[in-house]
Amino acid sequence: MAERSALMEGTVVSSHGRHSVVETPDGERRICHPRGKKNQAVVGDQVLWQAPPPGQGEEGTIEKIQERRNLFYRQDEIRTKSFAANLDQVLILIAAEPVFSESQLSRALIAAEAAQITPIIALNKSDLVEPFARAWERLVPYRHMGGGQHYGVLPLSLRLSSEVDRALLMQHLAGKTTLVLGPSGSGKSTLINLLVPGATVLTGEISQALNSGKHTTTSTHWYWMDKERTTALIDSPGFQEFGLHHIAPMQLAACMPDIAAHATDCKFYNCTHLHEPGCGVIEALKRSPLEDGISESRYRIYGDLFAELSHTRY
Ligand SMILES: Nc1nc2c(ncn2[C@@H]2O[C@H](COP(=O)(O)OP(=O)(O)OP(=O)(O)O)[C@@H](O)[C@H]2O)c(=O)[nH]1
Ligand SMILES: [Zn+2]
Repeated sequence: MAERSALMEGTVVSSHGRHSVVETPDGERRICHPRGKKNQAVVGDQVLWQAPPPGQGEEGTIEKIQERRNLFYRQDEIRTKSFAANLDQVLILIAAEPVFSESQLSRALIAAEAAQITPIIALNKSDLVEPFARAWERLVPYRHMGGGQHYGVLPLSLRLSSEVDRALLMQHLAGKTTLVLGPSGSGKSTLINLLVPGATVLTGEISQALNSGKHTTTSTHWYWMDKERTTALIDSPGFQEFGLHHIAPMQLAACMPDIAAHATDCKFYNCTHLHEPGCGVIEALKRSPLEDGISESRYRIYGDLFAELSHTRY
């Protein structure tokens, strides 16, 4: 019987359906399969893995997934999609064009709050002056949330002021592990390639090696931004249809800082903030987000989500 080799530590740096790529503490990358049938490891997971017995190829097995500090995921009625684990931050990249969906932005922010991961919003394409001004205006509630302390909103022009933007982004990313999300066309590939030169070429090669070339765009990848391996970016698709079915309707207000700030002023402790008399949230709708109020659009998103999460609970 072949002797089992020792368990080794590693970090999951990409996942391709049945395969994962695991990076060892000294930076070596190995393709691994899960021990069981289902691959439950996600990018960012700390795992214990085992090399194959001599003569049985190169591919290791993942034996254990260590306890996670957090898990960023979305959940629709049928499926759960995990983006990544053990994150410091989520960077949500939107752009002046195409016009972003505020509901989608809010959903991603709520998922981050629910997982206790710090979100950062970046608005790209500041060179498109008028569309940018409109988008910047739409972001007023986000820029001023919590007296401007809650969410940073970074203006970017990735294609034109790349060096300036790189320096600005580095102030926020250095030393951390950040998941980058964004709708199609916002400039996510431009951002990743700016911060990790050659990233997409590398991704293509790995995917090809794993014979999953055609799925290149559906997998999640971890990139190091520095030789010392202290700053990491995770690129993940799937910003669309951001289901929040893992969040209970009564938990929603706590995940929306502008609403949460007034939810303690309500007459009823179990106020839904939808129709109750003496509701602090409804009262705050009278004031603008610049004066610690709640914007109509944010309140509408809250109401829509509350209904959506209430209808489908079983
Ligand atoms: N005007 C302007 N265009 C930009 C800027 N940054 C990126 N773009 C353009 O926006 C388009 C989309 O950029 P990508 O980086 O491919 O966007 P993506 O988010 O990866 O999009 P998908 O590949 O569809 O997911 C490209 O044509 C870029 O050249 C910018 O700062 N200003
Ligand atoms: Zn209320």
